[in-house]
Amino acid sequence: MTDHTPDAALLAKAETLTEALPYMQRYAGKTFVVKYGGHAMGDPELARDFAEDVVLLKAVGINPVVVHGGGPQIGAMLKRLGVESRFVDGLRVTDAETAQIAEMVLSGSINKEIVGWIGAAGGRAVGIAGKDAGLVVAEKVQGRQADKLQGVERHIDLGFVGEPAQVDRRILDTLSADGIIPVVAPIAIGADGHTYNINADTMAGAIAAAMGASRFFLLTDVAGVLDKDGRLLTDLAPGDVARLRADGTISGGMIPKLETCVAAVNAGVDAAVVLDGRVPHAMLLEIFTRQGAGTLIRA
Ligand SMILES: Nc1ncnc2c1ncn2[C@@H]1O[C@H](COP(=O)(O)OP(=O)(O)O)[C@@H](O)[C@H]1O
Ligand SMILES: CC(=O)N[C@@H](CCC(=O)OP(=O)(O)O)C(=O)O
Repeated sequence: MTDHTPDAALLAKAETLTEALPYMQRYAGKTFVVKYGGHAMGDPELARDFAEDVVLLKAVGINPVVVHGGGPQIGAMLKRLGVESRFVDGLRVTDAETAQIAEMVLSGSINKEIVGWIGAAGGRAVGIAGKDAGLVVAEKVQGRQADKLQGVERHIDLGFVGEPAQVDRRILDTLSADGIIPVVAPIAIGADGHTYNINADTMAGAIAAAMGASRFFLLTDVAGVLDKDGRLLTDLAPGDVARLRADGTISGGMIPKLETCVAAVNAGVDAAVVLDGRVPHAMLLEIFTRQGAGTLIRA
């Protein structure tokens, strides 16, 4: 007689798939914008997992749009070329030479690397920048920094640091409708014709807002937003973020990251999630299983 007792490990696999079913049904046809940070990009294994996740999303009818960073890689190239670089509130002060190097690294090197990983995972990706097809028009960022001695805010010229002033989503819609996964570098032209370096989180948030995305994922190199004792904050409302900034809980790159989450959520994105890009398949686990991961920002 045949033994029909199911093998426990096989059963667990089947359960994982059936657990994913309602999520697949809920999200089919929706747009997910994924910000892939430079810090989450270091490990080739993790990069392959990330590409597989993105391809799987597309295969189950979700439209992923990848927006990538590359801060550490730009930093390494600037160092090799002997160009000094500094950050003000998480934004790289960008002179003309730095803008050129940032574009070379982001659009030339990292963008094509990600396109390659997605291709290797069986997906079809096209790499573009904010410059392409008028996707993003940049506007110069007016930098400000608190002067602790005088207790006032000083104006700081950040150079060619931009923020998205306009987003024309049509190129993303065209690519997505054709089964292609767009991969976007955060470089755009301003109305003044200059090339602007845009913080990748800010770029991704503006694109998530313009796409009316269901989910905006930000993959980085921490478990999520941590409190002062290093504990994970699992849920945040937009109003919490100003407080975390004011009391110094968040600093550096986490400031533009959370500000862009708040802007995206206020603009109609259902939820933003800061996720740990060091965890293999972090995105799949967050989307298709009951256990959430990282920090969810929702109105
Ligand atoms: N409260 C906080 N919780 C977590 N990370 C924080 C916090 N405050 C500052 N950070 C910093 O923010 C970094 C993530 O931002 P960033 O370096 O810009 O990452 P990415 O390159 O992935 O966009 C973390 O590595 C951490 O050093
Ligand atoms: C203006 C500004 O700061 N631009 C960023 C663009 C890349 C980026 O944001 O990369 P991560 O997401 O890996 O940090 C920079 O020059 O580093």
